Amino acid sequence: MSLRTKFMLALLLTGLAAVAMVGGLAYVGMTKKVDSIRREQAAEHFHATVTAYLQQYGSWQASPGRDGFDEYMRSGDRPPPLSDGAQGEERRPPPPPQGGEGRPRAGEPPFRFILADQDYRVLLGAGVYHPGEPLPDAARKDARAVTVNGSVVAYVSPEGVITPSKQELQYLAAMRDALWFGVSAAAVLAVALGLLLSRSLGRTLGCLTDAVRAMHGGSLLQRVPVQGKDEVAELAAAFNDMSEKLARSHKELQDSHQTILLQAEQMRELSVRDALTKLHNRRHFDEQASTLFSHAVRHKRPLSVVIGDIDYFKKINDQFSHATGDAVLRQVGEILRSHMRLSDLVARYGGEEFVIAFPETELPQAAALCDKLRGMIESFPWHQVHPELKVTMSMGVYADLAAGTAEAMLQKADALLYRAKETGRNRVCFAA
Ligand SMILES: Nc1nc2c(ncn2[C@@H]2O[C@H](COP(=O)(O)OP(=O)(O)OP(=O)(O)O)[C@@H](O)[C@H]2O)c(=O)[nH]1
Repeated sequence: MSLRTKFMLALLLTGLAAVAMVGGLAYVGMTKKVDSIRREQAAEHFHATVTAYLQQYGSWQASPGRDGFDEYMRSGDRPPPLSDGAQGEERRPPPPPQGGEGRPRAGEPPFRFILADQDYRVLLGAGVYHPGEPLPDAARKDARAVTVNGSVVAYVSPEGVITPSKQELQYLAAMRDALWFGVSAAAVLAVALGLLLSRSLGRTLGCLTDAVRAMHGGSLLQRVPVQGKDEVAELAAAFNDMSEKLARSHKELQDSHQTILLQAEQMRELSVRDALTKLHNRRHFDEQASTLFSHAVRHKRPLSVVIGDIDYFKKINDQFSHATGDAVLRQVGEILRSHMRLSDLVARYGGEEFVIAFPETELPQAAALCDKLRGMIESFPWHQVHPELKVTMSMGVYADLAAGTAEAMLQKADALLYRAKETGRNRVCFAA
């Protein structure tokens, strides 16, 4: 059940309960009060009726009896209430028990109280006592004497039965209708208020729920409308603040994570690069050459490895300066790098030594490529670096996987390089 429905139900139930309680209490209280007034008036009227009745007949024994009295009570034209002190005054004679237009009326007498004769013997028991039995002492206490010509001829007790009149019943029905109208009006008012209040409350809470779901989905920066100054508005403002802080710190975290990744990548790159020539270094070459060798053996594919060494490099250093030697190393590295395929592997192996691995390359192609590289190094306009500078390179190329390892192939290439140096330098020696 949604919060809005709960809220409306709570208002509805509270409204109904309040109206039912107030209306019910008022109804019960009023009914009791009306009942007590009616009872008082009825008792007074009964006393007056009995007095008038007995005045007419002198005594209860002289009267036509109970039926006569009941008929007398039922008649609409009753004497005005009489007090004990009114005895002896001239009274309007009560109407006869029967006769007269429209009388007697049908049905029960309007009230029936306990009536006893002057000796407290019950005449009318009102459903409590039997006629003829003595009235108990407790009942005698409240009994009121009926006097005729100065003598007590009967006693009337306020205990009895009252039959509500048609008019009284109409009053009670009108009260019940008013109570039901109040309950219905309260229900309509509660629903209307519930709708009104829950709409504004539900809107903010709905926005908050959507925003939290969105945050859960990854969108940390959320804003919900802040309306009014109540606790819900405070909650919405606090949520906006929290979402903003969370999004900001998440961004900072992401940025620093990115920086760390970048730095790690730079460090990794630095660790596999030669600082002077920017070619890969020996460690990286050894790792990668080993992988290339395994791949070539597994797939029975050709692989050629090369070692190149700048001729008389010590002399270059000595004759032209160490800086010139560095410039030569950088330029040779650039010539080698710019003529490699992406799949080839070239590195500065140390000092003035460079190594190359050509995957998917047979010896003749590798030897031809090396000779081309050697020619390029030789023909580079070194005089632009220094007028008298000349640079050449000797190379050894080896392509037999039977050597067993990449390292062993490199040793074979190194032997061929030695041969190239021995046989005059600026040349490429190779062997299958
Ligand atoms: N400028 C410079 N010189 C270096 C660097 N690394 C090594 N060298 C020098 O390179 C020289 C290599 O000399 P050798 O091993 O005698 O070889 P070579 O003089 O080239 O003689 P051959 O190889 O027989 O032709 C040494 O003098 C090293 O100091 C470097 O990074 N920069």
